[in-house]
Amino acid sequence: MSTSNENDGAAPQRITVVGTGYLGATHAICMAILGYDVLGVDVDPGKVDRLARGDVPFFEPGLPEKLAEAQATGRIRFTTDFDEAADFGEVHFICVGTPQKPDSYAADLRYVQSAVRELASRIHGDALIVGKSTVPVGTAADLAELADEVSPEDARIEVAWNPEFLREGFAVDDTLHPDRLVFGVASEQAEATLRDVFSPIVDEGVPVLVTDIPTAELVKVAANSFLATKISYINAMAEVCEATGADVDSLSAALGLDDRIGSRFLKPGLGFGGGCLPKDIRAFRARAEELGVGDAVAFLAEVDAINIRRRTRTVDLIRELVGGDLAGKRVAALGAAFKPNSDDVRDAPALDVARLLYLEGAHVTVYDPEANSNAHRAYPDLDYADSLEEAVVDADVVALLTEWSEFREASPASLEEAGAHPRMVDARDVLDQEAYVAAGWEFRALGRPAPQAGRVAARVPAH
Ligand SMILES: NC(=O)C1=CN([C@@H]2O[C@H](COP(=O)(O)OP(=O)(O)OC[C@H]3O[C@@H](n4cnc5c(N)ncnc54)[C@H](O)[C@@H]3O)[C@@H](O)[C@H]2O)C=CC1
Ligand SMILES: O=C(O)[C@H]1O[C@H](OP(=O)(O)OP(=O)(O)OC[C@H]2O[C@@H](n3ccc(=O)[nH]c3=O)[C@H](O)[C@@H]2O)[C@H](O)[C@@H](O)[C@@H]1O
Repeated sequence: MSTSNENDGAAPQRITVVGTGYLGATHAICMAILGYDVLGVDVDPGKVDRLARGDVPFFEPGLPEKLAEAQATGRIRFTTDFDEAADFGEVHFICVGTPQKPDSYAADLRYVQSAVRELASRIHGDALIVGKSTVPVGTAADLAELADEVSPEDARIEVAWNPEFLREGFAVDDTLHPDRLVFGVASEQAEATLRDVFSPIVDEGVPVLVTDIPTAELVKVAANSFLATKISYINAMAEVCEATGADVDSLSAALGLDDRIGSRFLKPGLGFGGGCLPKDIRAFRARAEELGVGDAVAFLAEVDAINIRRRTRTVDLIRELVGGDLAGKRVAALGAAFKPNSDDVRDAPALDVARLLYLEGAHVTVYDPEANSNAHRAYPDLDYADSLEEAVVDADVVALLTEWSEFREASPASLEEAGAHPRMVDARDVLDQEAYVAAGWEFRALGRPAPQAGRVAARVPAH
């Protein structure tokens, strides 16, 4: 492995990005912003039409403005046509989904396989296919073989891997100013091409790690597994706190002030969800088992289990607050997205809690500032409100499940005024417990002791 920021040669000018979802649309738009001519390719004509009209089909702060900026330069187009895509790009980025298979923990690789097959079977001359999707180690080698099998005789295709670390909600900034770039390559030429393509970012001083391809594939799943482990670690501590009357927020603050531990990703609460961390730790386990090293990452099963237990614990707290039986009780579920500043409900803990409440007979009204329509598509049986005020009308209990600032900023008085009974479960540990208790609310939070008269309230420094 080498690490340096050297760059030589002229950058390729034309780039295709295959798959224009959260990752691909962001990557395509940012590549155009960096000055490349970009063609975004997707099999979903609805998505392609919307992007072509300048309409980002999901919620991502700042991305619509960047799309408008890119379109104004005439440097970005979108298509469903693979003939055009194969002909257009000198470098082809693969950004299609790698979801969990419906019947196992493994990653479903049919979309990356199809993308490479469609592209490679139409390529003539030299081309570099660069995977950005998150894949099990060994996938790139299989895809290189597939490209070789299906491509015309005059094609010279190389495969490289450039894993992506962006976070939803910060996608543009993370793409243009990443912590690091990882280039998994099998040749100096592929390395030089990637250095050229990313030179505007590399020139800003962003570290580049050049590795072999399996290492690059693994870096990504190892990073997401570490982040998931950190969250489940603090949530495991929350379980212990609940059994002892200790306060996990104070515990987390004290741990996080140790530089060796660090405070980021140590926020206790309802746990992780989304289109990546949950499926990535499961796919990693599945791949490690295939490789005969399942024991090495067996702890990820516990990371997953701790995470899921936060959801049932939240339901327990809500049930307890309404007197032990959820049947017929009205619950205002604040939040559906897997985290604030996203409309993504894939494996969303908030929505899962709403579903579990519904299954126990509760009347659940969900409100999320951005994710209502995605949530409705996923769970049409739940009720959806158009505003926070509408969601809490007559609610027997209010549950804060995604920590949108709108919910953090609402006062206990305003919720009561809107018609809520004064019972709150704060599943994200973000509300001012003392203010709610002072206003006469019954209040429960994950990992924090129930308020008692005379108890010294924990004072946690901001982190
Ligand atoms: N969402 C995120 O923040 C990040 C995602 N990733 C990884 O990126 C990959 C994509 O994730 P998302 O963008 O979230 O998924 P997504 O589901 O939003 O987007 C995937 C897109 O690929 C398209 N697609 C499927 N098959 C295709 C084909 N054969 N040809 C062309 N397009 C095709 C789909 O229509 C869809 O628009 C996954 O491997 C994920 O783990 C990595 C880093 C960040
Ligand atoms: O592979 C991916 O797709 C991406 O997955 C995560 O990004 P993302 O899923 O957008 O969201 P995060 O900010 O990482 O949050 C993930 C989940 O963990 C939860 N979380 C996060 C931090 C924390 O301290 N506690 C906690 O419960 C969030 O509520 C959320 O549900 C990683 O942070 C990205 O680096 C990675 O590129």
